Amino acid sequence: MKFWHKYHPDIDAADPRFKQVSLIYSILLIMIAYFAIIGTLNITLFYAPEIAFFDYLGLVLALIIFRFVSRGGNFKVASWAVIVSIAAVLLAFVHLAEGRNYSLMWVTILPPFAFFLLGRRNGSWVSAIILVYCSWYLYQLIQQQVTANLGLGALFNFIEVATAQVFLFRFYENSRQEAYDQLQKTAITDPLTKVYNRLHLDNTLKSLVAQANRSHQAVSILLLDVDHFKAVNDKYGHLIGDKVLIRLCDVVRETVRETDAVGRWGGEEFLVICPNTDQQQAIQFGQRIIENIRAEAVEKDVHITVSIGAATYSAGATDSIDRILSSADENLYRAKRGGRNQIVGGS
Ligand SMILES: Nc1nc2c(ncn2[C@@H]2O[C@H](COP(=O)(O)OP(=O)(O)OP(=O)(O)O)[C@@H](O)[C@H]2O)c(=O)[nH]1
Repeated sequence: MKFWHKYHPDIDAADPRFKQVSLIYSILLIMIAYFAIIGTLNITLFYAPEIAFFDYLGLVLALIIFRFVSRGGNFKVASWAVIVSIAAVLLAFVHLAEGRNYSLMWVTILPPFAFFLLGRRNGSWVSAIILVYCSWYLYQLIQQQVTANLGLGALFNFIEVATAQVFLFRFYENSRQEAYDQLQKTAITDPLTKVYNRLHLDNTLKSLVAQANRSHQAVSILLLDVDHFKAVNDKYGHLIGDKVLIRLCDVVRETVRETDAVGRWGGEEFLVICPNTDQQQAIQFGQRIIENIRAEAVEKDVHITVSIGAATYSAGATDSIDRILSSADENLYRAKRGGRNQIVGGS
C-alpha cells in the first residue's frame, strides 16, 4: 500500500488516477529531500548562500504543493504546480550554469513528466515552450561566446534530441490513452450487442438514484424481455437469434433519449435506465419501444415483440435499488402473463 493512501482512501489501484497520484507524491518527496540536502550543503560546505536561497525556495514550494494535494486539493492543479516547479528548477539550473555542466541535458527530462501529468495537449505545449526557450537561450550563449565549447553543433544536437523527445512521448501518450479508452469501453460493454453490460448498469443505476435524491427528481427503469425468443432460435438458428438481439438494441437506442442508458441485463433481457423520468413518462417511452420493435423486421423477415416491466424511484423514497429492480421484474412477469407485447408499470 502506498504511503499516500491515507490521504486518498478512495483511490485504489484500479482507479485511473492511481499512477498519476503516485508520480505527483514521488516527485514531491524527491524535491523535498533534494532541496533540503543541497540547500544545506550549499550553505555549510560550498559557501553559496545565494544558490541555497533558491534551494530553500524550491523546498518551501514542494512542501506547499504536498500540503495542498494531501488535503484533498485538485490533482489537476497539483499536476500543473509540479510541472511548473520542475520547469522552474531546470531553467534556474541552466541559467546558473550558463549552459555548462550538461545542464541542458537535464531539460530533456521534462517531456515525460509533462505528458504523463498533463496529457497529450498540455504536455506538448509545455514541453515545446521550454525546449524552444532553451534552444533560443543556447543560441544567445553561442552568439555572445559566453560559454567555452558551446557551438552550433551543440545547439543542433540539443534541438534534435529535444524534438525527438517530444514526438516520442507524444506518440507514447497517444497509444497509452487509446489503449486505456479501449479498455474502459470493453469493461462496460456487452460484446454481442455493444450496449452496456450489467456491471455498468448497476453502477449507473446507483449513481442516478443518488443524483435523483440530490436534485429531487425521479428515475425510471424499463426491464425488457423478448417474447418467445426460444422459438426464434429454434426456428431460425442461434446466429439469426444473435442478429435479432443486435438489431433490437439498435432500435431501443434509436427510440430512447441520449441521456438514457441501455444495457443487457442478461440473455434476452435488457434494461433501460431513464433519469429525470416519472412513471407516466416511462410508460410512454416503453410503449414507443414496443411499437417500434413490432413495426420493424429486426432481421430479414423475422418479427419479434417485447414485454416490458417498468418501475420508478422517486427522490427521497425509502425503496432500495433492489426493491425497484424486483418491482420491474414483477411487472415484467405480469406483462408476460397478461399476453406479452405490452408494458406494465406501478408497484
Ligand atoms: N441467439 C441467442 N439466444 C440467446 C442469447 N441469450 C439467451 N438466448 C436464448 O433466449 C432464450 C430464452 O428463452 P426463454 O427464457 O424460455 O424465454 P422465451 O422463449 O423468450 O419466452 P418468454 O420470455 O416467456 O416470452 C433461450 O433459448 C436462450 O438460449 C444470445 O446471446 N443469443
